[in-house]
Amino acid sequence: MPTCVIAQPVHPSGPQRMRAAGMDVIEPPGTTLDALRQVIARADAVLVRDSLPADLIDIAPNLCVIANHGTGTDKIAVAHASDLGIPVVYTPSANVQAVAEHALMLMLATARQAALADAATRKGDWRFKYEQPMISLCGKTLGIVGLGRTGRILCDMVTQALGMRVVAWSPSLPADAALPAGARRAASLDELLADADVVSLHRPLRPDTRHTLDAAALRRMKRGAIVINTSRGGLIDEAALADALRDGHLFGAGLDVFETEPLPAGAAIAGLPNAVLTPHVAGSAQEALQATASQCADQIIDVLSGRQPPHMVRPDVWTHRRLPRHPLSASPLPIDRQP
Ligand SMILES: O=C(O)C(=O)COP(=O)(O)O
Repeated sequence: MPTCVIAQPVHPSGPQRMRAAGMDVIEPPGTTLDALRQVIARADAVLVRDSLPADLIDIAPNLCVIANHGTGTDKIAVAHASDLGIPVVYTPSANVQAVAEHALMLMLATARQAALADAATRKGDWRFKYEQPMISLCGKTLGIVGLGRTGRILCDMVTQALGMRVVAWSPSLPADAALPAGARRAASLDELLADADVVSLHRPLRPDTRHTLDAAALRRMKRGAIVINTSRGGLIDEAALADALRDGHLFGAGLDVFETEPLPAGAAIAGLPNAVLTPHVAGSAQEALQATASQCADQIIDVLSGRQPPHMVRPDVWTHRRLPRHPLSASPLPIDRQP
């Protein structure tokens, strides 16, 4: 019977689907790499929400598929896995609606100082009502950096519901690609930063995208602007962001992701009242968690049954993949995946 190790908790739909397909599922007693290290040797498949470095892949001789829970695969040693013939599958659309909703929530929460308002209300401190500035978003310009699935959903939300203008920039967008209604294209990141009242990041973390917002880029933003990040912490120079929030260049920031997660004790950003922080939960709406876990499980089952899964980070690996020690007999596609 093939075994899947689930490195961090996922929606029960994932383990259920794998058990129903005839697999054994192991959930380690903890979410750390050390907990994973103790059991990964037994894995034919692994499902991860956090990192999977090369040395852990090396101690799993039967591993023949890695499922990344979500869109961003930056914490998985994809090149190493690919060299070994281990396909990495991911879920590029399962959580995009939830992430866009979270970005919108952070925009509103930052503009309306929701965390401070909540704390003041609980203390009966009505000075907040008279002393705290707030911002309305209607008529303001949202700069969307990266116009993939999530960026496009967010664009529709803010133009239709809030009456915002949108300026988008994405170096990977073909020059003739259609933009969502209400969006216009910036010729450069600098042009977007100069125009936007709110900047929201929606791009993967790679060496060439690291510190997309570095100290100079943050200073190019309008005074009093807002930064939103639901993608990856490494896209922003967090120390420079903390400086720009502290000295008032920026009005606020809404952040779901950080350069180091969990956020280290004493992190500068955690001491700033104009930052609204959430612990990497943008994709954690129940609906999104269910879709993400199910799509991971289905693709693991695909690989173990000899069927090419729909979302491989490197589809070229399929031709020289490591074959499963315990293949599953190919079952019909689940009803919700039939063409
Ligand atoms: O989709 C992504 O890139 C994510 O970061 C999802 O994170 P999660 O697996 O929901 O903790």
